[in-house]
Amino acid sequence: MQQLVLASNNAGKLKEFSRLFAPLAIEVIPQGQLGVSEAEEPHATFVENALAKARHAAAATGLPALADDSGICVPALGGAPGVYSARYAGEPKSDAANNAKLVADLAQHQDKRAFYYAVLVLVRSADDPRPLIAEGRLDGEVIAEARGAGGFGYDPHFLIAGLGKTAAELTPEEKNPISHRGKALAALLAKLQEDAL
Ligand SMILES: O=c1nc[nH]c2c1ncn2[C@H]1C[C@H](O)[C@@H](COP(=O)(O)OP(=O)(O)OP(=O)(O)O)O1
Ligand SMILES: [Mg+2]
Repeated sequence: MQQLVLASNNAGKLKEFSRLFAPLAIEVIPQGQLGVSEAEEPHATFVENALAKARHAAAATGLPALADDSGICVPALGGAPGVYSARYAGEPKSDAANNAKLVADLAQHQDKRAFYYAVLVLVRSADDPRPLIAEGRLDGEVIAEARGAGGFGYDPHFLIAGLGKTAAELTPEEKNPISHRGKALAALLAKLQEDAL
């Protein structure tokens, strides 16, 4: 595999993936660069939404496609925002509004624990009968005060367990190896290598 379309329109994810793929002999092309429209994400599970996004991009381009469906899950909120993380505060999508709603929703809760979760799906073609699927998780807690200028999404309010820093206080070199996305990609690449044997 030499070329891969990245089935995402999220600038933060695209930045992280371009760095993660930099050492590899795979050219990753954001779907926006190929004129692919945004896919619907109607499903109740991360894996179904990731598969829908990957298939959509593969069908539109004829290239293998990689999709990431991810979010922040808060046990005290019954797992919310979960698959609805991107539109938690409604449309149009806004990181600032999502963070404000999450902090407000947690104000009355003692238990601020949260985790990031990502599912990656790679399809070699739109009708690939054996999509490659991998997941990753990063534990932490939600804090009311934003800290840090890096990252994207919920990062300024996501204090990483055992680190005393938010995800927005990490450099990309620090975040990628420990993140839900970085761990999922490492697992996916291991599967891809096995699959090629
Ligand atoms: O490392 C992360 N650091 C901070 N926030 C994060 C992270 N990873 C996911 N998130 C948040 C962003 C968004 O609110 C939701 C993903 O939603 P999700 O539908 O997978 O992505 P999206 O709609 O932004 O772009 P796309 O579907 O085109 O890939 O979780
Ligand atoms: Mg999305």
